[in-house]
Amino acid sequence: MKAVHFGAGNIGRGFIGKVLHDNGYEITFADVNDEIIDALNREHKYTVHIAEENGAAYKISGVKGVHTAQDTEQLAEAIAETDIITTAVGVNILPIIAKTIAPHLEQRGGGKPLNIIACENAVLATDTLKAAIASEIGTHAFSNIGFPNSAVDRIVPIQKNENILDVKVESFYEWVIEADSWAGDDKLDGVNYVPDLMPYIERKLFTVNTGHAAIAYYGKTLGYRSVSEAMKDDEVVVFLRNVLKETTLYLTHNYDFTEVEQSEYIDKIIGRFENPYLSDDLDRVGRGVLRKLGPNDRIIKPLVYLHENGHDHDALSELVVHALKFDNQDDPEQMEMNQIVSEKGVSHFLSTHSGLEKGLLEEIKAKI
Ligand SMILES: NC(=O)c1ccc[n+]([C@@H]2O[C@H](COP(=O)([O-])OP(=O)(O)OC[C@H]3O[C@@H](n4cnc5c(N)ncnc54)[C@H](O)[C@@H]3O)[C@@H](O)[C@H]2O)c1
Ligand SMILES: O=P(O)(O)OC[C@@H](O)[C@@H](O)[C@H](O)[C@H](O)CO
Repeated sequence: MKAVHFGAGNIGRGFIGKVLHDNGYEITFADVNDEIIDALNREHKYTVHIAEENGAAYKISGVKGVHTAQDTEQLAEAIAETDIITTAVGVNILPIIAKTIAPHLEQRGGGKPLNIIACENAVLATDTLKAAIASEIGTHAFSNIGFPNSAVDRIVPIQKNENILDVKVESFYEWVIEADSWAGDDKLDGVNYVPDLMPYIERKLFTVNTGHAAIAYYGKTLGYRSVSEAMKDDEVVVFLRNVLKETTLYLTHNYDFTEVEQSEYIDKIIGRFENPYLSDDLDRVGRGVLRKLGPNDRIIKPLVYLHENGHDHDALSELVVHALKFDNQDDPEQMEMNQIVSEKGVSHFLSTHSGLEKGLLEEIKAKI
């Protein structure tokens, strides 16, 4: 069995690559990073280290690399033969990946089933990828291709290791895939197939990722650099719990999770954030501030729902204020947001970018 995975970064090598390898796939990693591609083609293997006391180390072999823009023939060949295509590149890059994949899908023809799965932190990211591919080539090449949406959860920080391919990850992982959109019978072990993905992706996004954003945006204002460092401050933990209390309202109102289930889920996640064997930079966790303040993302979507339905949303409003003040000079999205805010003001930014209405805007502005 063969796989093509776009994005040989942290989650690509540290999570998706490992699951595919454990299922017996030979993996072609497609990326734009020459250093990583060269290392993959030199070593054909790497190691995944589990970040815990006496953590295990797993050898991942049978891997190679192709450059998505330069190795067109090798990529065409890999896609022609592949059983699965996965991505972990960042949701904003999906339109670029769609342009890369589309012509090769046309050439591939019908044949054996193929599944294409976007593994990004966004609601229904595979649908986004599918629509972008369709706008390139239409849908005639889609017979026998499954486009299941998915939710992926494993914390993999940015890291520098002696071998650039090796990657340190937390022991926890969860990969949930929409069962009904899967093409063929060869399902993956180690993955949870569900009939309806929405409860899982929103629970993950509005707990793990909203929680992470709360730690990053508030923790940075208090001068912390990493998640585990910020988690030692009770003020951060209290703020985090207040934020997650509010997203719990959203999740228990919209889905079948009980408050007890959600509270257990939160406790487990807080334990993951406290992991002393992982050093996860607040700048990584908060990066992409424009995306994170988008109307369907981890902060604004639950906030707007709670406001519209007359529920507590003070902590999420405060989180917007911290996000507006986040200071990460390396994040181009931060620079863009700062420029819009300085030229046109906060109200303009939050109404045009985040889609906030006057009432909520006034509440947030009163907290700045
Ligand atoms: N790191 C985590 O804890 C984590 C967990 C779950 C989900 N995710 C999601 O996974 C995705 C990737 O995150 P990451 O942490 O691995 O980021 P990363 O920066 O480590 O990896 C992204 C990779 O994509 C590559 N890339 C960029 N443009 C490309 C292109 N046009 N073609 C091919 N490759 C390209 C980059 O070179 C890089 O190697 C994001 O959507 C993120 O939200 C991350
Ligand atoms: O990847 P982002 O930028 O959407 O979010 C940052 C982190 O919250 C995220 O990468 C988590 O580590 C991950 O989603 C855990 O599964």
